[in-house]
Amino acid sequence: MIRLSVNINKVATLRNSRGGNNPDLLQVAKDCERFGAQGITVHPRPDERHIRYDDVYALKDIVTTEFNIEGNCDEKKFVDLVLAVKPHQVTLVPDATDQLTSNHGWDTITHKRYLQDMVKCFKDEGIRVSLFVDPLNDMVEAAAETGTDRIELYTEAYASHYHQGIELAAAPYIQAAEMAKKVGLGINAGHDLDLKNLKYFAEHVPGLQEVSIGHALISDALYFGLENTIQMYLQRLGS
Ligand SMILES: CC(=O)[C@@H](O)[C@H](O)COP(=O)(O)O
Ligand SMILES: NCC(=O)COP(=O)(O)O
Repeated sequence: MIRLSVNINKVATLRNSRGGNNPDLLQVAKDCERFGAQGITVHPRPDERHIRYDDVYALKDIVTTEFNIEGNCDEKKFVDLVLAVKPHQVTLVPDATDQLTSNHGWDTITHKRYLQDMVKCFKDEGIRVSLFVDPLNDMVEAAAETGTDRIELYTEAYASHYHQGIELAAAPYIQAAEMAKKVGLGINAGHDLDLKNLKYFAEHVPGLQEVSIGHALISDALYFGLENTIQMYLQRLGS
């Protein structure tokens, strides 16, 4: 089974635009789970423009499925947050502080030593670690040497090339997943996955365990409603 973790950043963005509590982020998280999501993902950023640090503490008390916190471990505040909340999984993403959205994976060769320390810091507390990486064999191989449990394949390139040729767009991901399996890593994926591109990815990337999806899923919910939308994504994943 490939798990669907719903990224609720965009729900927080909408709430923050008016300063109140509409939509109610915690209720949306509960409803995503009630509608079939197998996990909740958040990606707090230093400017707290969407998920706020206090949201993450509040979510800890109500998420009953898998809780995945994404972010940059260069930020002490992020590391402290994760260690305090102890989610099931932390996904380390090498974002700049002012980045609009994530746009690249780790260079696991250059930053291997640093990542080894960070991975250990979270694993020592019983938190599963995933590293956000581009679908490149040498990056996947070096990721394994950091001690991480999983990688998250950055799927923006797949999503943006999908229309030009699905097989070509998926090929690097299939290769990277095969490498991950060879070196003993679990496989997650995310970024710009949507109702159109998800099925092929899920069917062809071997060993895929989890996808985290936010932007497209929340946008689709405007048209189809949250419950229908989650069911549609689960269906693409073969559930
Ligand atoms: C790591 C990743 O690809 C996602 O977490 C993405 O960065 C979502 O964050 P935003 O919702 O801030 O774009
Ligand atoms: N890790 C990817 C994620 O959480 C959601 O990315 P997107 O679907 O908002 O592009």
